[in-house]
Amino acid sequence: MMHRTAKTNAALDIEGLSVAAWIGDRSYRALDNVALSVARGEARGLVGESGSGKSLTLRAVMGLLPANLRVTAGAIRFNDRDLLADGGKHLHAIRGTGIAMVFQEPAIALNPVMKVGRQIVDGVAERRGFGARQARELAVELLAQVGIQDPARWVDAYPHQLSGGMRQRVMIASAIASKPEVILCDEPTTALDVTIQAQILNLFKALKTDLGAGLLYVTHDLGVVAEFCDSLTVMYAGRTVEQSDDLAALIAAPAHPYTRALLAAVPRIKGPIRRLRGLASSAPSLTERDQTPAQALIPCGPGRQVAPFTAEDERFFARDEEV
Ligand SMILES: Nc1ncnc2c1ncn2[C@@H]1O[C@H](COP(=O)(O)OP(=O)(O)OP(=O)(O)O)[C@@H](O)[C@H]1O
Repeated sequence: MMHRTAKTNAALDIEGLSVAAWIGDRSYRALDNVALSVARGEARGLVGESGSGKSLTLRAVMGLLPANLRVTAGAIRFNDRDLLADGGKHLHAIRGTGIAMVFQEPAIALNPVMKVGRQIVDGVAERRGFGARQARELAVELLAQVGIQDPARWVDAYPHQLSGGMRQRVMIASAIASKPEVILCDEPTTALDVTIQAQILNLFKALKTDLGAGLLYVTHDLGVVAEFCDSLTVMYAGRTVEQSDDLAALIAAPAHPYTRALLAAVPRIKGPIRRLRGLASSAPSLTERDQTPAQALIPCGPGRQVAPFTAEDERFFARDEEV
């Protein structure tokens, strides 16, 4: 079997990443042989049903796995340096500076008792040796950059004084403060109403162009993917089952039966929603999955890979339950 080769221009490259989770004395594989890359200036969508491992993949990159989860195999390279190789020392150095993360719930991720301006520039001002005035000026500048009107007024506010959309902008300001090369976004617009979602998405588009950052963008919304992403990785049951550097090519001709089921669910409302629910409940149990050997992705075109699948998988994903 051919193995996937790392993209040469990738800023972030994840190869064969497996994560085990412990619940009591039982363990299972929560991520299984995950592989994906993000280049500078690329927006890669990361999709898959709930529980497929999207957030864990991002958390593993940031070294923020819950205490009962551990990386058991694989490499996470940032600019060709393995972040797992030195016990996390290099990761510690580049977390927030080289790679930053924007979480789904800014209300939880922000510190409620710290003024937003200070939160945005805390680390970066210290690294650059800024005094209080310079730090405040930088915070105001960053707030303006993420589209907060009258930033000098908001720099001294606390998170609870801001709307949900403003809080998400503050999170983004904090993520871009040190001009990271890669930004990991975990459903950053899910908690917001539709008009604010569109504004935040436009902000991400501008960041991609202006900063030249690579974005790994987790979403459930295939409309967002179609509008914003250049490339796409599809996860199912802890694995990357299909991906392409060319979003249009993948959408035009999905190779894996799960990707086909996912895309088929978009234009039709009846049926597929039920079907996707059915998939979640009848998917192989984690213990069963743990016994299956990890299988590498197979190249199936330029910049494109798919996981091997069987006729049984094909039948499983093709079921069309009546509503
Ligand atoms: N703290 C934990 N302890 C044990 N298992 C966990 C823990 N967190 C996640 N998992 C396991 O990892 C799997 C993947 O979780 P993850 O949060 O990455 O899914 P996701 O694709 O981001 O889902 P969603 O779209 O709902 O956010 C879960 O199904 C669960 O089995």
